[in-house]
Amino acid sequence: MRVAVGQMTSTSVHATNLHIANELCERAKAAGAAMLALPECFAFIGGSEAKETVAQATALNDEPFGDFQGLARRHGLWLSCGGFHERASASKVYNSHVIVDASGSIVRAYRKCHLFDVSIPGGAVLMESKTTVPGDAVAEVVETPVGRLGLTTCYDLRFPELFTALARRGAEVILVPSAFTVPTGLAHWHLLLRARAVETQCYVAAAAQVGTHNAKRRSFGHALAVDPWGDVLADAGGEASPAIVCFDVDRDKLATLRARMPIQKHRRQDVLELALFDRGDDEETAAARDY
Ligand SMILES: O=C(O)CNC(=O)[C@H](CS)NC(=O)CCC(=O)C(=O)O
Repeated sequence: MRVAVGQMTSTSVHATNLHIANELCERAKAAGAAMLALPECFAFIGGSEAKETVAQATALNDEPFGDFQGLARRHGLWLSCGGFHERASASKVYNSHVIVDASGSIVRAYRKCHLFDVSIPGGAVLMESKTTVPGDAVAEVVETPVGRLGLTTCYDLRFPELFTALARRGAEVILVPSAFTVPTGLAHWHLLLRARAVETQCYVAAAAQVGTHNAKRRSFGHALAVDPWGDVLADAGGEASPAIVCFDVDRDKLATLRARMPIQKHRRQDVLELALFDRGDDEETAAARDY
């Protein structure tokens, strides 16, 4: 039940990205992993032009994604293809996290719900919604040889409710394929991934983009595996070369921890359900909430 978590520096050249992904598959296989997680934008990171991202986007049943299904089949490896630009319309894409089984078949696709429209403190302004339509559903968990997977993508990491929903649906391993910025990575990456693991009592694994993609874009790296106690099991570091780190899912350990500290059972759903989303209808409260 070994998972390999990948790190790479994608560019706008599909063939190169595919070549690197193939190399990561080889390493994952050699390490005895049953699944390899690829980061957000594994297949493409364009220049600064939003048009470029939209122009190269395709349906999942088209050739570019098929190339990655071919990798899974050839290597006999499950793949988490985190953050593929799936064509949504003539002018927009979905940011889709797709699980492919070891025979190359798509078993689940999750469209990123939370879009990164942010003026980064000490960094650039990124407007994901210029190119991307948000998904509107939490994906059902996926049964795999490494356990039941919950799917998220990158900026979703800042929304613990999504992780809680996945835990309540039975997730044991939550994947967070990412292309984190350097300033937000330095400030929050390890903290958020460890927090999500502790809260959900799940393994949390985050494949990552790393290094310089083009003149305007750099990623933080540090592909990470965290266990349900919050311990960092593996960290791929910030060096800009393709890498994998591996961890083993121990379902017994998971079950013991959950039995001893049954957080899901203790959650006061009756109290929280209303307080989370149904309050603040008066103007002042709504303004404070919707800043
Ligand atoms: O646009 C694409 O091609 C793929 N999408 C991304 O790279 C996205 C949106 S720009 N990046 C993030 O969500 C970073 C989040 C982050 O860094 C944080 O939460 O701090």
